Amino acid sequence: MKLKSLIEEASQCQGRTVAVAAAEDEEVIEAVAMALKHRLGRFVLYGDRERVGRLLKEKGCTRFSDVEIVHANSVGQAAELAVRAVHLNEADALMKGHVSTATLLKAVLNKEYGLRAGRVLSHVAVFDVPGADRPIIVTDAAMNIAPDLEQKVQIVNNAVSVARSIGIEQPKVAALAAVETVNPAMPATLDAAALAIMQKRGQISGCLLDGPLALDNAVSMTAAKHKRIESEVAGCADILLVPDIESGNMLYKSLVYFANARVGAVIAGAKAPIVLTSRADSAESKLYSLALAICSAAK
Ligand SMILES: CCCC(=O)SCCNC(=O)CCNC(=O)[C@H](O)C(C)(C)COP(=O)(O)OP(=O)(O)OC[C@H]1O[C@@H](n2cnc3c(N)ncnc32)[C@H](O)[C@@H]1OP(=O)(O)O
Repeated sequence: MKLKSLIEEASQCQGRTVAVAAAEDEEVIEAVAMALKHRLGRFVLYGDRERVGRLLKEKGCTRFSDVEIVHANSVGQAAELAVRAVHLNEADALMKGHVSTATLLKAVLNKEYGLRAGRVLSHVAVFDVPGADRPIIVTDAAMNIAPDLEQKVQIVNNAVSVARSIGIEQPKVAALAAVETVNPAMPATLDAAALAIMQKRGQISGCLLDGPLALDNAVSMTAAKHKRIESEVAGCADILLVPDIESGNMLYKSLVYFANARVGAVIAGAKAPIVLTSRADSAESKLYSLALAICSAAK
């Protein structure tokens, strides 16, 4: 499913509420305005009432009834209130506003009012890459810094459930490394090989997984054939599991800045999906992320 059709799909999911933490941000309100126009759901905006209200007015949102402001005295309080609302099932998804990623994630991980669900939380980004015939999912580019093997299993599980929520029933997962052969000097190749065996032995389900694969032979059939790799995943991967946050973040940003890819992303594995875009992301990208969150919350 292309990201544009995700907006249509999300608009069919009736009655979803999104809690926005520290909504006093022009790009965030722009995305909320677009979401309201597409009737994606109801938005509760936590933040400075005056500033949020002024931005809503500027973006022409005052005619919408599906938007409410809840005043917070500080960014930290806005994050806590928004997270609490999701914790209490008053909202179905959380969106990051003008608050640092670390502040919001710490609230999300809070034991008393946070959104832990006994799983690893991980970032899942869905890209429309110009020239690609399918969405490309990258994980984890933004949350887990250096995941171990067990965390990678859960990162795969989270990405598989997001893939399923957008209609990819049995996604093909490439566990990426710099090379497609096991090299004990490159720990990512060892984890990737272990993950491939785990999938074949049924310890990971709902997907096909192979690795180690280098990026070229994960996504290009020509490159895979050139290397004579016999695999159901090589050349046609849907999900790219990256070894760590640095490689993932650079892949993410390369796709956006060099390849003009469109992206929508969520944190999965929590009680509810979380939209965690960076300030540099466009309002359009934030809209796609909201649509992805609403679709994955609904399933
Ligand atoms: C791609 C575009 C967008 C971006 O570029 S975003 C920018 C890049 N991202 C970041 O800067 C965030 C990177 N991650 C982090 O900073 C940290 O890992 C993060 C998420 C803030 C957590 O840090 P800390 O609060 O220091 O966590 P900690 O390791 O001390 O653990 C505290 C408790 O939380 C738990 N935890 C941490 N990460 C988790 C996860 N992924 N899933 C589930 N639980 C998690 C951890 O187990 C610990 O629990 P407990 O207190 O021992 O029970």
